[in-house]
This record gives sequence, C-alpha cells and structure tokens, in this order.
Amino acid sequence: MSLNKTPLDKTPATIVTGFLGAGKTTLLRHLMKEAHGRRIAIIVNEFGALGVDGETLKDCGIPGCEAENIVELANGCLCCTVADDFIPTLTTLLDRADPPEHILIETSGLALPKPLIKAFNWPAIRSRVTVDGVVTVVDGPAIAEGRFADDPDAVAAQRRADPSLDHDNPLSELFEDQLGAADIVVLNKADLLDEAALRTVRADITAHLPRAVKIVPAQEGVVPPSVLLGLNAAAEDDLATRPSHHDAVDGEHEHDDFDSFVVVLPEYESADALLARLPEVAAAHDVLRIKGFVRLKNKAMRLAVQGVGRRFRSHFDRAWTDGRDGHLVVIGQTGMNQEAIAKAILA
Ligand SMILES: Nc1nc2c(ncn2[C@@H]2O[C@H](COP(=O)(O)OP(=O)(O)OP(=O)(O)O)[C@@H](O)[C@H]2O)c(=O)[nH]1
Repeated sequence: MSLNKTPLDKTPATIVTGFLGAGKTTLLRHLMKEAHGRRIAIIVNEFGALGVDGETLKDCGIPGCEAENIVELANGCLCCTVADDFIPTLTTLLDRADPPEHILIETSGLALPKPLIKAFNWPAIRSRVTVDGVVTVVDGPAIAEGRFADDPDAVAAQRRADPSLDHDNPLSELFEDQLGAADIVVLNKADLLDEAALRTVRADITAHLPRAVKIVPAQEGVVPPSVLLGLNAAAEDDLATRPSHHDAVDGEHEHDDFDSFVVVLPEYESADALLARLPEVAAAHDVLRIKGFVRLKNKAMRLAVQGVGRRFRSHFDRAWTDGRDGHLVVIGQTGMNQEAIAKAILA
C-alpha cells in the first residue's frame, strides 16, 4: 500500500463518500484489515443524533480500529460543520505526538462531498494535509432498482414551472454530486447483480460521471488498498472538474429533504419477530435506512442490525460495553410518518 507522504510532505486523506447504506463502513473495515500496522486515523460523520458507524468500527477487533483512532462527528453533515468540527478535528489528529500516516474520512450518506474537499484549502490545514482521493461507493442493486433515477415526466413538468430546477428527486441530485466528486467509483454489492445488470449499472454510472474515472466492481467493499489509496489526486486543487448541483450558489445547500429519528427498543427474549417486521415497515413507509443495536435478555452480545431499503442483515458483533438501551436509527425523506414507523417497529 502506498501511504508515503506526498511530495510536499502533506498527510494524505481519503474521502469515502456514497449514499446511505452503499457500503462505506464495510469498505473502511476492509481497508483497516489490510493496513498491516500502518497508522491510519478514521473520521466518521453521520446523519442522525446517534452514531452507529463509529460504534461498528470501534474496537471491532481489527488492529488500528481502537477507539482512539476513530473520531465520530455525529451532528449532522460534515459539509455544513467544517469550521466548528472538521478543521479542529483534523488539526488535533495532525498535532498528535504520533500523527497518522493516512486519514480516512467517511462522510454521511447524505453529505455533499465538494464542500468538504474545499475545506482542505482552509489556511489552518492547507499546508499540512491533502485530499489523496475521493472514493465514491455506490449501491449497485439500488441503482438497478432505479432508486436514484428521476421520473422524466415529473422533471419535465418541474422544468416548465421553473427552468432553474432540474430534479424532482433529491436522491438523484445527491447521487450526481457524489459521482461528480469521485476519483474512483466502487460499484459495491456486485453479488446482488447478474452480469447483464452489472453492465447496465456500469453504463448508468458512466453516463453520470463528468470525466473518465475508473469503476471497480466489489463485494463487501473488498478492493485492494493499493487501488484506493495513494491516488495523489490533490482534489482540493482540482475543484473545477468536480461539478456539483450547488456550484451556482457557491456550495450553499440544505439537508431538509431528509430526516432521522431514533427508536429506543425494549429488551427482547428473541429478535426474530422484530427482524421479520423491519423489512415490512421499511417497505410500507419507504424508509431509506435503519441501523442500530438490539439488546437480548440473557445475552452479553449486542445484535447489530443493518437495513438498506428493505434489505436487512443482522449479526452479533460484540458485547455491550455500556448500559445503553437497544436502539434503531431510522432515516428517510422528510415527511415520513415517524409516529407510525416507530409504532410499527415496536408492535
Ligand atoms: N449483499 C451485500 N451487502 C453488502 C455489501 N457491502 C455492504 N453490505 C451491507 O450493506 C449494509 C450497509 O453497509 P454499510 O457499510 O454500513 O453502509 P454505509 O454506506 O456505511 O451506510 P451509512 O453510513 O448508513 O450511509 C450492511 O448490512 C452491509 O453488510 C455487499 O457487497 N453485498
């Protein structure tokens, strides 16, 4: 793995972006597994008040994932809290007696990557750190299902009403912004696509890329670190080639299209009924993402639950280390019926 300092002796940072549930944390875990003792620090940003990704990575047993190497910024989106959170966090990491050789930054699934890349030009960090590359992870099956596609009729109607608008779907705008920033695209969850679907999805991604960028199919985020790290992109010097839907307003944007809330869970004898209910609830209410941990009676281990759309997985990841209740973070588009969703989950 090429983790050498850049010619100007700046610490390289890799931004891992991609929509909710695409597989960013999974990819980070793989990178850490292959780090072979290199000093890598991780900054994880999440949409929603309770951090699940940081919890998933911290002390997961992979060397390097000790809690002190993982910084969680759980209050909203990195792209909006650059001055308050991001710059001080980076500075603290770089000022360590034993500073990291490489920094991995996982954005929230709803973050726009461009304002974050821009932040690397702030005087406080510009001479010390550089964006080695932007890795955009995409959820292959979600693209195949048309999750990020505009409805052409709705777009046409919207354009007639207001020509400055070009999307009816906030998901497609995010998808394009995340691809627009990419130095490399990881087409993840290839196990859920056949050859023909893989070809179609690849063509769809290519059609949205503003420049020639490599697309690497992957399962469980398994891509060799040598492919993802050491790209030397210096993305902060190259903003013009990374278009964003928010360029016209100098990056200004809001995240009011999406919302999240937490459902606190009781302790269960068995999680079977809950696990059977969750995909139904997600489908009935068009929930984008559900993730969290379930507490079971007489079990020291916590059950990690991950849902993307109506696709769910669960496994016992490690013992509870605190007295927290089981909980699930639910993310969806603004206007989802929070009360009905919580009720259905707890039924
Ligand atoms: N079938 C399949 N599932 C995958 C693959 N990669 C990740 N997943 C699953 O997809 C779910 C979401 O993965 P994460 O790595 O948490 O996704 P993320 O992008 O970090 O999610 P957010 O931080 O919420 O945006 C988990 O249940 C993973 O186990 C894959 O290649 N194939």
